[in-house]
Amino acid sequence: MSARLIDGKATAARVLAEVAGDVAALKARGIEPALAVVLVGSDPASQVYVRNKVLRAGEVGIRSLEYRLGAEASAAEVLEVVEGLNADASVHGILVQLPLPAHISETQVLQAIDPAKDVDGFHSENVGGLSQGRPVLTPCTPAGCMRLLRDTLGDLAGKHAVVVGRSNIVGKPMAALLLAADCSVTVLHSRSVKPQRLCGQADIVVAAVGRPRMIDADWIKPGAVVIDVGINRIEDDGRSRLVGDVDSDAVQPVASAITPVPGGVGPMTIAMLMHNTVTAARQQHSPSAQE
Ligand SMILES: Nc1nc2c(c(=O)[nH]1)N[C@@H](CN(C=O)c1ccc(C(=O)N[C@@H](CCC(=O)O)C(=O)O)cc1)CN2
Repeated sequence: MSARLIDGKATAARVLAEVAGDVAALKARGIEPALAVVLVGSDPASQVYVRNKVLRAGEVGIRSLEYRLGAEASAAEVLEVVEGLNADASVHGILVQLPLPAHISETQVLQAIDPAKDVDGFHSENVGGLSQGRPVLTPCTPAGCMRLLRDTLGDLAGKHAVVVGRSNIVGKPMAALLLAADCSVTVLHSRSVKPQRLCGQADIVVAAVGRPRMIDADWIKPGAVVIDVGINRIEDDGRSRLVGDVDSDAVQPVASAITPVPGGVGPMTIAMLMHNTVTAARQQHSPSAQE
């Protein structure tokens, strides 16, 4: 067996085409969806992600606003920007790029975002709603993984899914989404006992630990579908390249399908951000949202 490569770029392009249609429909009603992106500091990867978010927004017709603050900006300055955006009715989505500099509390900043504009789905109101199965704004990377899984497997009900990693951005919301799709879900983490054996029982493996090529063929049940969320830059033969949390070469002969890195989950993150921005704009202009 050799695993099918799940093409995240192609799926992201389909999502973006759907979003462009939704944006056009909103504009026909006089609503121009708008996304504000806040970047604090000069982390090179974050700068690339923010640039790509602004580019994708333009491509689908979403108006974007960029706020760049220096690495020495205070929490109060970041909060002032967020509060201004909360109060601006022409802005539908607010995103603060993570990580923030160490002297700023991510929780404090994320909690300051109006939950209705929280297109990252990180506010506790949206986190709680997700765990209760309410239709809330959902973190982009896990939402993208779900789209790839549904396109690959169809109905996920009854599948045993193992999520490796328990971060707030990926692992925990991923587990909640899989549960909402009627999977049996196991979450593995650094204190798990015999993680390999547990992972080896999974029909679906979502790897989100941030450790290059940690998961090899021994962890994977033959025929499993593997979603690799890791984006790790390593030096290989004197050259810098990106690898996932899964040893893809080793796992491909065992799995039935796997996401590549790059070109798998990564492009879906930005596509789902555009999707969330349109959802937020639609909800903010629906009659019930104004009651
Ligand atoms: N506020 C947020 N901050 C961060 C998030 C997030 O969802 N919201 N996620 C990550 C970074 N991220 C988006 O912000 C992101 C990561 C990776 C990609 C991507 O397209 N990756 C490409 C490879 C890109 C490269 O060459 O470096 C791929 O995997 O194909 C998009 C977005 C942390 N911060």
